[in-house]
Amino acid sequence: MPDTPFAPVILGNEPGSFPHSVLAERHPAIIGQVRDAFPYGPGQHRALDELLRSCTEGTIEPLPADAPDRDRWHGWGLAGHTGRPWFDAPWLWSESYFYRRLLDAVGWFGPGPWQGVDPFRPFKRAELDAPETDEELAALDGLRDLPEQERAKALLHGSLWGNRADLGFRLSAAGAEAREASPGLVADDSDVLWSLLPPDETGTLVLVADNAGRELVPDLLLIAHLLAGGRTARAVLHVKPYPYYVSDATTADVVDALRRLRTAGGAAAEHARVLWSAMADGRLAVRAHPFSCAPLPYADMPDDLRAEFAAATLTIVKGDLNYRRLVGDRRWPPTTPFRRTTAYFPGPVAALRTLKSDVITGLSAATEAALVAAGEQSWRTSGTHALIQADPSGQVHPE
Ligand SMILES: O=P(O)(O)OC[C@@]1(O)O[C@H](CO)[C@@H](O)[C@@H]1O
Repeated sequence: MPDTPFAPVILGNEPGSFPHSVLAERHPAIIGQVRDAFPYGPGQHRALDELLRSCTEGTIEPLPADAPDRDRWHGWGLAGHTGRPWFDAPWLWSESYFYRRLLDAVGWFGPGPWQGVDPFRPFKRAELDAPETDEELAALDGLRDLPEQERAKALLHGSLWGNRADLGFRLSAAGAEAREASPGLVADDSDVLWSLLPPDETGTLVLVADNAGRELVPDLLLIAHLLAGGRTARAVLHVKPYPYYVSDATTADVVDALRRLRTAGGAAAEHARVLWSAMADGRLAVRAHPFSCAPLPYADMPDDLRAEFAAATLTIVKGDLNYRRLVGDRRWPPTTPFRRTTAYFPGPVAALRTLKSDVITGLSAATEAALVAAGEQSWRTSGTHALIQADPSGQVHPE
């Protein structure tokens, strides 16, 4: 990353730290949940046992010789990490590789009858079918009579706070959903964000999605509103090419969410109609780029993705993991300007994120001091705080 003073990359090897707990506790818990959710055969159970052993007390092992994405993972640094304990690699790298190996263990990549069976689907479906989703969709009817600006703000905040609905997060943060959200945002550049989406019926919005279910639904509602109101002419929704971080959205999850909206009736169904016809005529497209599951920051994105972001009027990046990848998974001093960490990004970019890991940039000194005084360090990881940050320039910023 150009001209940034060095903030150390986050590793998972500090006992007591949040990243360490994810590797040592969350990943084994996820293996247990997936194992319980499916009637897997002996081969899959053996592979899950082996993954559990490897990720807790073993070392990073190579991909099978016939893995379809072996070369890609080599390009992403696999050879350099092979043989090292999972805890000593960059945390982002170890986590991403864990999900890749979990899919191997359950037969996702095939060949065989389990090819393409999403091990997280039951959890994602349960959330989409939950009564809370009905309530959230019914509440949409109440927005109809609001002035456009207020409706837009409500939908933006719906998409933002939808990011609390993260299934991996809930496995290790008991009661996270029930805890009160902080009323204020730790950073709020929403004026800049709206200025990048004028209602002139031009431009392309890219939304880099995070979780399926109760995050993806409000993301889709926001997109529908922006398309219908002419704040963008086109939208591109980036999802994951394979199941990842438990609840991350894939194309199948987009289909489930759209069908859920369509059958909900009321304003939700009206939004579904907008989205459905925008998909049909190409104003809304879904992309599943391989780099969306890469264990690397966006600063290392390939040229085709760079060109896509460069051509967008605005890219909105959702969620905690995407934030880590956007600014770099580093121990930034919290007052490091957001725009300094995104200077490499090829177009205007905004982040909508609830805080669920240690990385943070762009706080004022007063905000940081107040957070530390009020909540020790838990504000960073508890999901009770959120931010809207924007960098409108898409250019390298002079210091
Ligand atoms: O990206 P999301 O869904 O908002 O959050 C992902 C997350 O739950 O997973 C990572 C730890 O495994 C952290 O980045 C964060 O806690």
